[in-house]
Amino acid sequence: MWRGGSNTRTCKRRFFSSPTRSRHHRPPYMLHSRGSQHLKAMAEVDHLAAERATARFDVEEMKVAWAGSRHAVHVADRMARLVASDPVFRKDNRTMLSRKELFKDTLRKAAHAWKRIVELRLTEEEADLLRQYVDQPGYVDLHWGMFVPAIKGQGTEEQQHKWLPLAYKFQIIGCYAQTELGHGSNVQGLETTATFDPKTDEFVIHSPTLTSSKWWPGGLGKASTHAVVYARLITEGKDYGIHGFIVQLRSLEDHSPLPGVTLGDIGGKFGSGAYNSMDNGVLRFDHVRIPRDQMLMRLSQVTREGKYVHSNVPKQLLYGTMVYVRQSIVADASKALSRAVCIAVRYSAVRKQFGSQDGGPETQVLNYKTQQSRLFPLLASAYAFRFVGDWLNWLYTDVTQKLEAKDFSTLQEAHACTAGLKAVTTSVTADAIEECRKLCGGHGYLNSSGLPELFAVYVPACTYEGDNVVLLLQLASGKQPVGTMAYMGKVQYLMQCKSAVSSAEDWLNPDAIQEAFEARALRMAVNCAQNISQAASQEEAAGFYERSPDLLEAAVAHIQLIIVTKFIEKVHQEIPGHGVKEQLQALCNVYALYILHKHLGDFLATGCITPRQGALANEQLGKLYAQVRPNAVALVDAFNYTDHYLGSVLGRYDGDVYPALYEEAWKDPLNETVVPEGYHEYLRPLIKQQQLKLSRL
Ligand SMILES: CCCCCCCCCCCCC/C=C/C(=O)SCCNC(=O)CCNC(=O)[C@H](O)C(C)(C)COP(=O)(O)OP(=O)(O)OC[C@H]1O[C@@H](n2cnc3c(N)ncnc32)[C@H](O)[C@@H]1OP(=O)(O)O
Ligand SMILES: Cc1cc2nc3c(=O)[nH]c(=O)nc-3n(C[C@H](O)[C@H](O)[C@H](O)COP(=O)(O)OP(=O)(O)OC[C@H]3O[C@@H](n4cnc5c(N)ncnc54)[C@H](O)[C@@H]3O)c2cc1C
Repeated sequence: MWRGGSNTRTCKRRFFSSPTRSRHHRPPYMLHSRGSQHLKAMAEVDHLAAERATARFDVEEMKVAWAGSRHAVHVADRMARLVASDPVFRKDNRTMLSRKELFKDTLRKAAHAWKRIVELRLTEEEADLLRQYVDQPGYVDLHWGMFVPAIKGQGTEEQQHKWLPLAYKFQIIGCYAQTELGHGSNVQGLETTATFDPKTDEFVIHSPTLTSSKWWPGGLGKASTHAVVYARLITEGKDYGIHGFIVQLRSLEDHSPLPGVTLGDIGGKFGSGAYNSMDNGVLRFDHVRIPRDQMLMRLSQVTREGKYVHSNVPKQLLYGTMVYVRQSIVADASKALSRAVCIAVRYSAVRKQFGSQDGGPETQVLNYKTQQSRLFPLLASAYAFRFVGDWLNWLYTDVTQKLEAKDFSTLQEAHACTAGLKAVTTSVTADAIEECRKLCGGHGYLNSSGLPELFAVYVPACTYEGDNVVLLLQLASGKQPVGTMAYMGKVQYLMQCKSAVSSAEDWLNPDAIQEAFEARALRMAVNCAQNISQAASQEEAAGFYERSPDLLEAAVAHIQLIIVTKFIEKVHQEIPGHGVKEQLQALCNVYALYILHKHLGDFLATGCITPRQGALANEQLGKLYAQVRPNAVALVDAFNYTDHYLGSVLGRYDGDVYPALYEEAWKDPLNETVVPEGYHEYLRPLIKQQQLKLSRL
């Protein structure tokens, strides 16, 4: 896998064997080391035991609260351990693999995962979890996550009967080909055409321009045999807009592209390892013919004669797959954020800097108030996103059931909530992973900390499934106050209410928090509406355009209100386990008061609270951090992540960070040889030249 130079000596993880260094130059740690045996012995010590002993709640019960049920803890635990104990799923070397090696490794893992799923007869729930713990983006994510849901959501029963069994058994591999080189956000602007030919009862799929090339679909580049392709439907000379079509791309015999199909990978992406395991692809069609029955016909149909028939359902149901994926992305946000926070909390408890008195131990960096004020809001956000994700999943299931019964009343609410929550949770998580890297100091920048790869793999979530700004603007279309908008019905009260908070403790009252968040969101929305009508006396669209930055902020305020509300509702439920409810209450307050503190300008500008009340909120926040401190390590233990899934030497469960960091360094391909490749070509001549010059002086 890694190349050694022809004129260099190979060194198998040998410590400081450079011929240019004498034993006396070795750092003190090495002088006392007894090599890897010594490292292993040290690894049995739990460096975080003292932290775990200070927890004031039942961690096992918190695991249940986090996972949703005892059954969920049990299944997740089993699947995580199954993956962690299987050498094929090893991932500690992946940032050092070339793109080709990484892609092949992804194919190998996906095939092995499927083999295990079949051998062990895993349920759908177990199989999903197993794939999650394999933790390597690949074509299977799109096959199961978008191709299958698109056929389920937009295919007729007949189409589902034909295609789903093939997909379920991997007899075909599918992807979701919507985005093009020229258009992603503006779905109605896509250019690929599907023109019906009544002579042959076929659609002709064509890419008329360079910008109509499909560009980005995951799994398309190298793995997929089929795609759901979104194209403009043209029949009887009329353009009926975007519709979905199942198109075969590659031979099922030898995987070569079918006639008229040009396709490949779009190239390397941000970061080492990370999303480069995915074959995001480019695809062009040159008059490719498919049978008429490969148009997904649940929402609209084209008859044998070429008549276009639209069923009596909202045309936005075409976007249903995106709504489904957006809600699952919110759940993913809590996973990614909790991973980063788990690493940063554990490491902050291990890491010590300054503060030693009389030669005693230095201070754990977790004890610094600044560290706490940066880290604990992220810990609270991980829990907040977890619970709002559960609620969103419930909302999505509810809407889906209503749609089955032809009740479309909650469709708009589901669209707004999934779009807004996807935007806010992914943006916060992406920033938070980077903050966790900084919270881990220099070591956070090492690949072995797990944070650079987590960041690189996560940031595209701000863009895929809808750019976050574009999605937030979807919230601002001013709908009837239903569901999560219901507070807007209290407009008269909320426009003038004054917060009754008069002490820091008053901010622990959920009603005080709820009222302040509702008033802020409503007043920002009303201000926007007024400004829009003032900005454009003739055209609302012009005012909307002019005021869109304010609309974004109002949309964020509305989404933050939803997150706070759902957290408060969660804490009001019966939650078993010693101290669990109290901890969740504290985290809920941390989340809400942190948002209040961070967006204090909004709360003050809209007159929801006074500067004094803002200061009291901050005072209470400081007290809450002190309350969280002794529980911090146990609160991240409750995520129940294996060391394999975390993939971080800094976030190890046992906290034995330094030997692990030290050992990890020697695995780098650069350390395979003592004298580096290139020494004879570039270093030696340089040094010799200088020596020659000096000797001439
Ligand atoms: C821990 C580590 C994790 C690692 C994880 C690794 C694995 C992860 C795998 C993830 C894989 C990701 C794969 C990514 C896939 C993709 O990105 S697929 C492509 C996604 N593309 C988009 O999201 C495009 C975004 N654009 C849109 O959604 C729409 O074009 C738009 C912005 C919503 C605009 O729609 P449009 O029809 O042009 O017009 P409008 O006029 O704005 O809307 C018309 C009305 O329709 C309503 N509406 C819009 N969308 C929906 C919807 N989805 N559902 C219901 N209703 C909708 C809209 O509100 C308007 O309503 P009215 O105002 O009442 O008319
Ligand atoms: C890793 C990854 C995986 C992907 N996987 C798939 C896949 O499997 N299948 C698929 O079909 N697609 C996929 N995509 C494509 C993805 O869905 C699009 O990139 C995404 O929807 C954003 O669209 P865009 O690229 O056209 O961005 P653009 O719309 O061009 O965005 C560029 C900038 O313009 C701004 N902007 C755009 N419109 C507006 C507006 N109306 N108002 C204000 N600002 C605006 C945006 O905020 C952004 O700042 C993937 C993308 C990535 C990065």
